[in-house]
Amino acid sequence: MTAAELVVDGVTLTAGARRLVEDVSLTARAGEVIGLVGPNGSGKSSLLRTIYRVLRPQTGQVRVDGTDAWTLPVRQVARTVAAVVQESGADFDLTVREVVAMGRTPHKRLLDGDTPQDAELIDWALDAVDATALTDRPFDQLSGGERQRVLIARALAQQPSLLVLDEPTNHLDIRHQLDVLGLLRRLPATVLVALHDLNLAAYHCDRLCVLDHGKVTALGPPAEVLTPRLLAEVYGVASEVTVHPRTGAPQVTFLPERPPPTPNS
Ligand SMILES: Nc1ncnc2c1ncn2[C@@H]1O[C@H](COP(=O)(O)OP(=O)(O)OP(=O)(O)O)[C@@H](O)[C@H]1O
Repeated sequence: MTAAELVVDGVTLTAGARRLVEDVSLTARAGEVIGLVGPNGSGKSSLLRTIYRVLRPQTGQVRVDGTDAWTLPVRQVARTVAAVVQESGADFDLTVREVVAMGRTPHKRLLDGDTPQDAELIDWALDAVDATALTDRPFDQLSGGERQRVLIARALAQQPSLLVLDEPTNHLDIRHQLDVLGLLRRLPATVLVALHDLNLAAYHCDRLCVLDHGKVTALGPPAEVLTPRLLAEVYGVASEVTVHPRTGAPQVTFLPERPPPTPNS
């Protein structure tokens, strides 16, 4: 498991006459954690889908360590890229351990059983998301947050070089949100993660990419990107941004008033 460089190069994705993602370019250096933020409908999930190969972009390329991900065999991509997504279907008639073990599939041949190393990785992944106690439970009986943690464990067991997550903290209580985001930073993988909570994103990500109407509006370190002006332009909210005295990360406080008009509004 070594981190891969991700290059999204001029990606445009359309559905019918609609542009979901428009000319997006973004490079994630090996080992970097990039937070994808933006309002509802700004194209975050759509962009992620072009990266984990669900929606093929009409133009542009997604390159992982220099190779166009859309030209690689599916199995090879699955050894390199893992995704934790919202619509994972997730009504498996399987135990939690069996779901996490699915993460090992791309690394094995058909009908190969779990090796001791697979078992060790599955145990590690379950422990990493605090799901060891759930091991033998039927997956479809879990709560939303428990399921989410198990799906993250499945992605971890895959040992990806690139990990793509769409709102992974959805359903999670605050402790598990902090644990999961802290874990992402420590993985030997490059991470692209869509998040709505700007303060969590600011603290846990090396850089933030702001999408608005399918386009990149800002890309850079959280302290450069999260300004009251940008938040007014993109989200239409008033805010104050300070540097947290303990963490050193930018901290956004949303204000009740309407934002002042911006030049484009
Ligand atoms: N298959 C599709 N056909 C037509 N429009 C689509 C399709 N998929 C998504 N869209 C539209 O594309 C836009 C971007 O959707 P997307 O799910 O990528 O946004 P998002 O930033 O992930 O939003 P959210 O924060 O609400 O999850 C939305 O306006 C959505 O309605």
